[in-house]
Amino acid sequence: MERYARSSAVAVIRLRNPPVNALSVEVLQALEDGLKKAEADPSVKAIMICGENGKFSAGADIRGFSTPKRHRVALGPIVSLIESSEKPVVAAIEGIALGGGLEVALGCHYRLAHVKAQMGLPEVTIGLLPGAEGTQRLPRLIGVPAALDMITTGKHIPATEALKLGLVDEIVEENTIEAAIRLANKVIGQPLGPRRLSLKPVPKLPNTDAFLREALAKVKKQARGFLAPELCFQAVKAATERPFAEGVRRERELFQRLLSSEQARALQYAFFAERAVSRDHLSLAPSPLPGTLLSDVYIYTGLGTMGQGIATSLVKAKIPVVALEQDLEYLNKGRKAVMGLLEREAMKMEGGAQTLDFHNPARLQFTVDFDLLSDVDLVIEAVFEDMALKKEIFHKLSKICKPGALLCTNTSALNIDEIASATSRPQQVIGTHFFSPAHVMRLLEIIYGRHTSPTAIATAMQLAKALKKVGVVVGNCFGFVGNRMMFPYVEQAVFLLEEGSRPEAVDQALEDFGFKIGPFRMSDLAGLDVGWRSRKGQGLTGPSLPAGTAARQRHGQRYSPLPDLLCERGRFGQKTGKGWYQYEKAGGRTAVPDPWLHSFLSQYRDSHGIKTRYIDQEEILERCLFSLINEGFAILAEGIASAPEHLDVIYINGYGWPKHRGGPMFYASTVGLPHVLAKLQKYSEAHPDVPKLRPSAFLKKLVAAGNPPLKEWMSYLSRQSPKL
Ligand SMILES: CC/C=C/CC(=O)SCCNC(=O)CCNC(=O)[C@H](O)C(C)(C)COP(=O)(O)OP(=O)(O)OC[C@H]1O[C@@H](n2cnc3c(N)ncnc32)[C@H](O)[C@@H]1OP(=O)(O)O
Repeated sequence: MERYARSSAVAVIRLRNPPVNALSVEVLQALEDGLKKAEADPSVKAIMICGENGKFSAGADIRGFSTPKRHRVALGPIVSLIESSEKPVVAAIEGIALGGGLEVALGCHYRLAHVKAQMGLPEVTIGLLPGAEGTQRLPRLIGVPAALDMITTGKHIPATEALKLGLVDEIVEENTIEAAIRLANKVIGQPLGPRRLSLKPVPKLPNTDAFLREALAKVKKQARGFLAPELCFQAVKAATERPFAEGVRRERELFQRLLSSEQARALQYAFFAERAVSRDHLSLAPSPLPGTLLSDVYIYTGLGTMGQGIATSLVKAKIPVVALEQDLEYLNKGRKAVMGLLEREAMKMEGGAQTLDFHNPARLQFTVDFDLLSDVDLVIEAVFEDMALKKEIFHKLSKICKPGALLCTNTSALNIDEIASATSRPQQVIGTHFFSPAHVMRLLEIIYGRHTSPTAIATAMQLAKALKKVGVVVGNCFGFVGNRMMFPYVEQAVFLLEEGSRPEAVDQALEDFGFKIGPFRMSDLAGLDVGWRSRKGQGLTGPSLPAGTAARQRHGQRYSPLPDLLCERGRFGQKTGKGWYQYEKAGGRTAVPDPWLHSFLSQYRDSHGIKTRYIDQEEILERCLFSLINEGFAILAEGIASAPEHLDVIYINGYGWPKHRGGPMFYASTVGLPHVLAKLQKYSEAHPDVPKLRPSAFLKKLVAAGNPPLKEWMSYLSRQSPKL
C-alpha cells in the first residue's frame, strides 16, 4: 500500500508482477495485506487499486493452476474483502483487466477505465470459468445476456463498449490514475450499499427460462465437446436462480470440476505453446532485414483468392501494399475483390474505412508494372501452385528487386530450394504458407530452405507478428508440416469409404471429436479439383499414368482412385454442387448425403471385390488421427520441426484441430504413446500395403524409453536442424 500524495486520504494499491501483473500467490497476498492495512488506518478514507506499467491485470497466474502453491491464497475471498470494505474502493483500469483482474475490479465499488483499455473474462479459453465470484457479480451489473456472452465466449471488450454495458462507471482519455484519485476523493462518505454488487438483484428478463433454454442450445452447438462454455453457462444460470452466496458455492464446484479436467490442461498447454513458438524464432536474429516493417512498402504478386486475402491482411496491419497482376483483366477482378473484402473488414472496425485508409494509393495501389518492384523491401508471391511459373517469377524478382529485399513464396507444398535456385540470392528466399481465407486464418507456416538466412527467418516471423498471425518456422519437405500430416489423415478417410464407411459417418466421427469440419466436407469446400491437379502432376492419375497400372496400387502401395473418379465425373464439391455430398446448387453450402454417391461406392466395392463391413467410430478416429500423429513423429525425427508444440500450434491454428484437445501431439501424450503405438501396429498388420500406418521409429523409441512426458521428447533425438 502506498499513498497517492503525502497528505492524501487515498491509499493506492498497485498490482505489480511484470509483464502483465498476473495475480500470483505473492501478488494476492500483497493485495490482501494492503487492503487490511488501508482498512485499519484511520487516515485512509478511500482506496484505489491500479496496475503497474499501464496494465491493470491479466488475471490469475495461469502457470499457477498446475502447482500446489496456488491453494494457499484464494482470490474469491479477497474480492469479497474488497467489496465489504467500509471505505470506497476505486479500480483504475488501464491496458487490460482480464479474468481474475476484472473480478478484482468487480469487487471494487467504482470502476474507471482508460478509453483504450480492454476488459474480459477469458477463463473459458483456458478451459476454466471465472472462479472468483465473477459469474455471480457480472450478471448483477450488466444483465444476464451480456454477462453470458462475455463469460461463455471469453471475448475482450473495449472500454467504450464496457461503458455502454455499465461495466465501468466512467472512461477517460488522459491520466487514468489521477482521474481515479479524483473520483475516490469525490465519493468519500457516500453510502456503499448500492455499490456492492453482491447485494444487487440479477436484472429480470421478460422470459428468463426461454432465454436460458435458447442460450444453452447455442452454447452446446458451438462447443462440440468443449466442456467449459457449458459450465460457464451453468454458473451464470445459478446467479438467476440462487442468492449470491449459494451462487458462489455453485461457481466454486463448477470451477473445481474444470480445474482438474484434461481439457483445461490442454488449453493451458496450447496458450503457452503458442507464445513459446513465436518467441523461439523471433530471437533468432538480432534484427529483421534492413527497412523497418510497417513503414516500408510491401508488394505481392498474384491477386487470386490467396492473394486477395494476403493483400487484405497486409492493409489491415497498416502495411503499405503494391499489388501486382499479370494483366489488366485479372488486376481489375482482383482489385474489386480486395476492395470488397476491405469494405467488409472496415465495417467491423471502429472508425471504418477511414481507419484502414485503403482508398489512399500510398497505402494500397494496384499495378501491372513489374518494374515497380525495384524499391520494395519484401515481396510475397501468391500465384497458383506451378513450379515453372514460380521459378520464372523468382528469376525476374531476383533481377529487379533491390539487394536486401526478402522474397517470399506463398506455397502449400512446393520445394523452396527449387524456387530459390532460380534467384541469385537464395539466402533471402523463404516460404510463407498462408491459410485460406488469408485475412482470417491465424496460421502462417514459414518454411526455410537450405540457404535461407536466420535474418530472413526472423523477418518472416516479424511479418507474422505484424499481421497478428501465429508464425511457425518449419523445414522444407513436400507438404511441409501441416499438409504432410494431413495427407495420411485424408488417405485413411478415403480408404475407410472403400472398406464400407460413408462420408457422413467419417465426418461425424471427426466432428464429434471436435474438428470444425470433417475431411469430406472440407474437401468439398476446398474443391476436389485441387488435389486432382496435384495428383496428375505427380503422375498418380491422368494421361501420364502408365497403361496397365493397377487401379488401386501405385509404386507397390495401396492407392484409392475414388477422388479421381469423382473429379472425372465433374464432382468438384461445393463449386459444382456435387462432390462427396450434394448441395442445393453449384456454390451451395448445405451438405446433404447423396444417394448417388452411396450406390456409386457400393458398385465400386463390388467391381473391386471389396467386402463391405461396418466400421465403428473408434476405428474411424484411430486410423485418421493416429496416422496423422505418426507422421508428426516422423517430422520431428527428421528435424523438419523443432518441437511437438510447433506441430500442435500449426494444427490448432490452421487445420481446425479442437483446441481443447491441445493439438495432435499433446493428444497423443494424453492417450499414451504405448496405446498409439499398439493401435498403429494393429492397423499396419491389417493393411501392410499402407506405409503411413507403420509406426515411426521415433514413436517406438519413445515408447521403449518408458513414454516420457512431451516436454522431454526432443531430448531423445540426437540430430536437430541447426536453423531451428
Ligand atoms: C480463482 C481465480 C480464477 C481466476 C481465473 C483467471 O484469471 S485465469 C486467467 C485469465 N486471463 C487470461 O486468460 C489472460 C491471458 N493472457 C492474454 O490473453 C495475453 O497474454 C494478454 C494479457 C492479452 C497480453 O497479450 P500480449 O500479446 O501483449 O502478450 P503475451 O500474450 O505474449 O503475454 C506476455 C507474457 O505474459 C504471460 N502471461 C500473459 N497472461 C498471463 C497469465 N494470466 N498468467 C501467467 N502468464 C501470463 C505470457 O505467457 C507471456 O509470457 P511468455 O514468457 O512469453 O510466455
